Amino acid sequence: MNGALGELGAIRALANGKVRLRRDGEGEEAIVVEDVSKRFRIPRQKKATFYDHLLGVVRGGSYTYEVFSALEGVSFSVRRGETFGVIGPNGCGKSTLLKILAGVLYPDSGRVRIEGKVAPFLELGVGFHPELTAIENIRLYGAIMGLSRHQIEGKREEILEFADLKRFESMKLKNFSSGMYVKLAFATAIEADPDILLVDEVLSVGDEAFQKKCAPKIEDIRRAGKTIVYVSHALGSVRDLCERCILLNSGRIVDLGGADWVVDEYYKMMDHP
Ligand SMILES: Nc1ncnc2c1ncn2[C@@H]1O[C@H](COP(=O)(O)OP(=O)(O)OP(=O)(O)O)[C@@H](O)[C@H]1O
Repeated sequence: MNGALGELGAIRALANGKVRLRRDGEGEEAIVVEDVSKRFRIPRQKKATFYDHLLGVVRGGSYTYEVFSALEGVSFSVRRGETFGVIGPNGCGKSTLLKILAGVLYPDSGRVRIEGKVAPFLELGVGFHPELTAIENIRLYGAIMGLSRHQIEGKREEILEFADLKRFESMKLKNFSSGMYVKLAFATAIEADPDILLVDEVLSVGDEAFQKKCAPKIEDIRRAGKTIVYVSHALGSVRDLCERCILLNSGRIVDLGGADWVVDEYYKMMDHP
């Protein structure tokens, strides 16, 4: 177990609780991303109308696609309990990466290993359904996250209160404004007691009062030793919250390191594109 301690020393350390045995599925790393690439196919021709579209098919499928590489050879790992930032200019692949971590998108190549329960909190509100009411969505999300019916009912009021949506608990999600939607999604995600929280830029959609409530909540989650992957253009909050981060540009990692340093490198990149 530990060469330097010797066998007896190692057993003593274990007995004294100074070292912990590693159980299956329990490692230093919560997330390991290895050489991940993701490509999208973008149609070359624009079909203005359905008729144009049909004509294209009848004439022998004039369909050609351009392959666009959204992520290329991306590798990094996030330690258990770490708050890890993902920054970079618009369209550099941040959300695509988060969707891959959430299991919403699959990479074309490479591997992703996640250890723990992931609560995605993305722009799409993964795990939410527009035809269901707020309460039904809370139950659905809770069930997806493996909470019992009893646990979900216990958290229901807290979620609605934090999101300030008690009055709208029986309204279908499709009638929610985007801000209301984000509030419900965030409140539900954090109450689902995740090991890993994926936070995309979406928080900025909530009003100022809600954003003020969210920042300390994220800090609480961080202090509780949870792993957070935080995608943001708000570089000040990335510096404050994250220990390390990656800078993406055109789908590739250009810098990986301490958050302060990587944010500085991003500023330099913006000054000299
Ligand atoms: N489903 C898709 N089909 C085709 N292209 C896509 C798809 N999803 C994303 N892309 C493209 O992949 C690239 C990366 O998009 P992504 O949303 O990951 O960027 P981002 O870094 O999150 O951008 P932003 O900061 O603007 O939110 C973009 O050029 C985008 O147009």
